[in-house]
Amino acid sequence: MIACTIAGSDSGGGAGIQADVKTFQELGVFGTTAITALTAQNTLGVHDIHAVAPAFVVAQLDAILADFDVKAVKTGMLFSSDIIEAVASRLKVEHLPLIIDPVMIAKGGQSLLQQQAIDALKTYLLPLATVCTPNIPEAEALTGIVIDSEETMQQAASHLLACGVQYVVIKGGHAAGNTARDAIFTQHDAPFYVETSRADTKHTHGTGCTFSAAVTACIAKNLSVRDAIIEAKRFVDAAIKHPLGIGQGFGPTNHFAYNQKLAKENVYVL
Ligand SMILES: Nc1ncnc2c1ncn2[C@@H]1O[C@H](COP(=O)(O)OP(=O)(O)O)[C@@H](O)[C@H]1O
Ligand SMILES: Cc1ncc(COP(=O)(O)OP(=O)(O)O)c(N)n1
Repeated sequence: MIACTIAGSDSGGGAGIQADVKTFQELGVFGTTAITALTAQNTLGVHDIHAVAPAFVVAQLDAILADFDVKAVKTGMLFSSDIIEAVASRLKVEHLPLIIDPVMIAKGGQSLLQQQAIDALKTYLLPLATVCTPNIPEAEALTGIVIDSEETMQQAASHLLACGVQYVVIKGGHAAGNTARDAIFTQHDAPFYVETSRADTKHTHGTGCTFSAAVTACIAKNLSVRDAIIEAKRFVDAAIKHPLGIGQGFGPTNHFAYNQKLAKENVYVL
């Protein structure tokens, strides 16, 4: 099975392309990559960004899609509206399952998506999305809705579904409480939730990338979208609960944990 990630490089190896490829590999999926930007980054923050020319992002995609039988594609850090438009126009002729992690701000606070690119994301890319996985601040930025209740979360999800997204996963990593609960909304079915206990840890660098890459890998392996989301939650939960403890800041998650059978905690589907 082959998947493709279109994302930025994290020199620190915890997020971005590196997290995606590690996750694909651990889930038994061959990873191909179209890099959108280079970041000089470690667990202390993003120190510099060098964007790739949109035509060269497309050249990477052309090379991959001309040769490999790609079963699912994900996007992560896309950085600019020019890259978004170029990626969307290349992907729209492929009709592949597309998982969009609308990466905007790194946990250290640095912007990974130019402000004016949010509209391009909504206009060009979200209509192609099988799954979109915003965290709460990203869902708020995409919709203009402040999420402070179940009702406002439903409103934000409805807004994204109306853009053409088939499954909206609003991740609960940034919410308060003892559980890490992600809410899944679809066009036709009732919402469902995947929930684990919340780890008291600062080693959460790359959680969103890892989760969306795991969804992508599982869809590439032909799991249903629902089962892919549940398995991805299991993968990211193991990676968070058994951190490597490396770096001086917000450390990476442990991509080895899932296959080391460290994933002992339950994922509740509600
Ligand atoms: N402290 C935590 N304990 C357990 N799960 C977490 C924790 N923080 C985040 N998660 C889970 O990690 C996944 C990524 O979520 P989140 O951290 O919100 O994404 P992002 O990196 O995009 O901000 C979600 O499934 C979320 O519930
Ligand atoms: C190159 C690159 N892409 C994405 C991110 C953001 O990763 P994410 O998993 O959303 O969360 P944090 O890493 O910010 O915790 C990134 N930092 N770098």
